[in-house]
Amino acid sequence: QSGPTDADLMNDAKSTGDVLTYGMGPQAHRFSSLNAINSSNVSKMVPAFAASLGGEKQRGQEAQPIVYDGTIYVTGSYSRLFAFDARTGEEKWQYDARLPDGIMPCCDVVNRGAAIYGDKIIFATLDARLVALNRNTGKVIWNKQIADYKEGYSATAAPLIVNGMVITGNSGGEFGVVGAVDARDVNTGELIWHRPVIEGHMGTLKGKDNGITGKLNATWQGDLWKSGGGATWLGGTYDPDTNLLFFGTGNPAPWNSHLRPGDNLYTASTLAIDPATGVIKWHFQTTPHDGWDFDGVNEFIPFDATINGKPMKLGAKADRNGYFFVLDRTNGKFIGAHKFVMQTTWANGFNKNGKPNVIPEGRPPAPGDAKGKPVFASPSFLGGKNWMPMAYSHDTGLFYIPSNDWGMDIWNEPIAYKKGAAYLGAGFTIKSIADDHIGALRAMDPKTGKIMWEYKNNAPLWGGVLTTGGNLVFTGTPEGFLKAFDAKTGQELWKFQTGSGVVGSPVTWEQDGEQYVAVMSGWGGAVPLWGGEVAKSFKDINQGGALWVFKLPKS
Ligand SMILES: O=C(O)c1cc(C(=O)O)c2c(n1)C(=O)C(=O)c1cc(C(=O)O)[nH]c1-2
Repeated sequence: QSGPTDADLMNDAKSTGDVLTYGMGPQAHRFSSLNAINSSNVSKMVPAFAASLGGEKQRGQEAQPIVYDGTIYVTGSYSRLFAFDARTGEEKWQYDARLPDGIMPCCDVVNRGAAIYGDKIIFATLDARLVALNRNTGKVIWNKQIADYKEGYSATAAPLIVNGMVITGNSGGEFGVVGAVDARDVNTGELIWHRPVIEGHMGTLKGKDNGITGKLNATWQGDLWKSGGGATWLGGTYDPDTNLLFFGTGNPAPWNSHLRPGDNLYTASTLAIDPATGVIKWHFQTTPHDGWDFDGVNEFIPFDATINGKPMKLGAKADRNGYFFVLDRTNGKFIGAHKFVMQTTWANGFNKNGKPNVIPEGRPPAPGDAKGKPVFASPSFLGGKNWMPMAYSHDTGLFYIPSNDWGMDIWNEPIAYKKGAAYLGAGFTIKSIADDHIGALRAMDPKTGKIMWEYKNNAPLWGGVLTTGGNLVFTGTPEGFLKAFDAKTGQELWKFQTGSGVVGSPVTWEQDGEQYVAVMSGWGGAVPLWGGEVAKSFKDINQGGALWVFKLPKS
């Protein structure tokens, strides 16, 4: 059965009539050249339709829609997938994964989107499985286990498809799992390669051993690498230019860093992986010996720019630790790190070798036998930026970062590893640090590290960003709005109240000669669950679950 091919997926950033990949192109620039909706007319934009996900189970709707051949595919909370008619909003079919009672997602029952290929639409479920459905009927074609949910594994990210392989990460960093990247045959779901990301673990290729990750016990002591964390829970990007996959890795386990001396590779890092073999080509660790759950899964976005007169193949990552990293994407060499939040208490910049200038008092101390002494740390563990993807404009050359300014009291506690149980050894309370905002959408010049404009939002920003050839930047707010800003100045140009918090990622495409914008609405994710004092301030935001689609009125 026909449908999107590998070539179509690689061309997604240029094809304006559909949205085939998470990130709107394998490099995940989230940029569309479409300009029918632009900074001079966006104020007139109106809803075309809304479609409800229904059900009693609402919670966070973090999905990015996929749009193909007159259908919009969205995933919903609790591992659901919906196909809606892209012209009328009528539901074509719905698939509900039957989830076992014992699933252990750390941070809400979310899903960030599906992947499309040929006759299939594929998504990951909270019980750490990968399901391929027929995109016309919603019937299951294959269904494979990524990992054992009873050990604390889950899955929330959108799969990435490259060269006929569906490539996934895993979730479970709070349970002492082992982060890994897997490649499967998209037609059968059979495993091709498996790459654990914690040093000491063996990778496989076509069922055979394919080399240990890193060097056993180089940066971990004893057996701690066996439950080292580093979940690859946000999935990855792919760069056709260098033929590399880029995956971020999450926090080391447990959070209490005194229990695992060393850098703990490859946690809190960006990895470049060979898609043919699953071999790691280079790594860059953004938070060595992480003691704050700064994680490091944030998306790594390939881009090209001229630095000091030299044209370079670069990549950028706005890290949870509050720094925006620019690396040479051919070899992982450090180019620069720029602070993009109000405050970083754990480090004061990076040296020219890409190592943080660590502030020792910023690390929560060892606990002894009981609760340790708290320290105030900023950013909070939910990060200067969490999972919500930034966008890169080909017109302005700026990255638009959905960021948050907040801190936390954090302390360490004793903990021992137990399979399938939370493995933190730390406690925390998140707090505001500014009177007028937590969220801040920031326009970052990657060449200079300068913030060209910012938009401040009362609640933490928790949705993805889209930028367009119409000089626009779109993002949602927990207060319920989808908003449009002038990409050059940051001026707010339009907003629409969707009825619940917007924590999805907006997309745009062209259909029947008109430009459309779509976004999911439905408040949830980690903030209401883990946000401490901040969660209390925003406890009145209502839940929801709807796809909203917008366009200009017909003139
Ligand atoms: O370590 C992990 O495995 C893991 C997984 C996830 C997830 O899968 O959603 C999150 C986190 N960590 C995490 O630290 C975090 O702050 C977070 C926020 C969210 C969210 O969707 O709002 N998920 C996750």
